[in-house]
Amino acid sequence: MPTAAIKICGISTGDSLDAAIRARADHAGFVFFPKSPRAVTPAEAMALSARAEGRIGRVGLFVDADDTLIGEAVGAARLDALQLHGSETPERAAQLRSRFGIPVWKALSVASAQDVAKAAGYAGAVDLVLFDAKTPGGALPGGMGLSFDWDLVAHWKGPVAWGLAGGLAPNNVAEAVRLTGTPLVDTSSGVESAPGIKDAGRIAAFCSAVRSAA
Ligand SMILES: O=C(O)c1ccccc1N[C@@H]1O[C@H](COP(=O)(O)O)[C@@H](O)[C@H]1O
Repeated sequence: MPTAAIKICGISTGDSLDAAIRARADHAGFVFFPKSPRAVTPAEAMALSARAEGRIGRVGLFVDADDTLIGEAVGAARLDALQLHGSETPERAAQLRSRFGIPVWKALSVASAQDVAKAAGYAGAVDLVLFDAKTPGGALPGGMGLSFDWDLVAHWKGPVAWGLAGGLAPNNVAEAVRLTGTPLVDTSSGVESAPGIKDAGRIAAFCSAVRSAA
């Protein structure tokens, strides 16, 4: 089984970015959602982006954001991809992909097989769907350390590339990779010591665990 690509999301400091690079993660996620404890502004992301250049991919996470914020972030942080983590439709995702000319990832909240089936509606509109756990309404739509029943996406063969998120941590990610065969894993709170505080040791352990599953 090839090694799953790794995204460490919620990078908001140079130290955590360096830790992700040292651990050979493939993507760093910058959260442009003000309610998140990991939120960064486009200006803050600009400095991180310069440090990331050529060393790790830069993914901007947005929740039902408008074009102004996305445009500022893409320009300032020279994003390599957009991750849409709200209720964006296939039409909205396709519009953003065409407008900004970079790959678009769409997170889908999963609690049932019906939720997984919605991924097909994004074929042709996005470059990747990210299956994540459903979170309780009112709180954050992600980044809460909640997982879902991985059997729902085990060896998923859909019309679009995919990845797995939700409650992944050093102690469970190898099992998640083996059980689902996911080509990509994404984590945020699972590599933190407190909400918004990344832990270099946990980032390294997470990346080692992913590789051990290959
Ligand atoms: O990380 C956040 O703060 C966040 C805020 C709003 C939407 C999504 C967010 N993070 C993404 O959520 C999933 C799961 O996170 P976790 O590993 O369970 O903490 C992941 O894709 C993050 O990128």
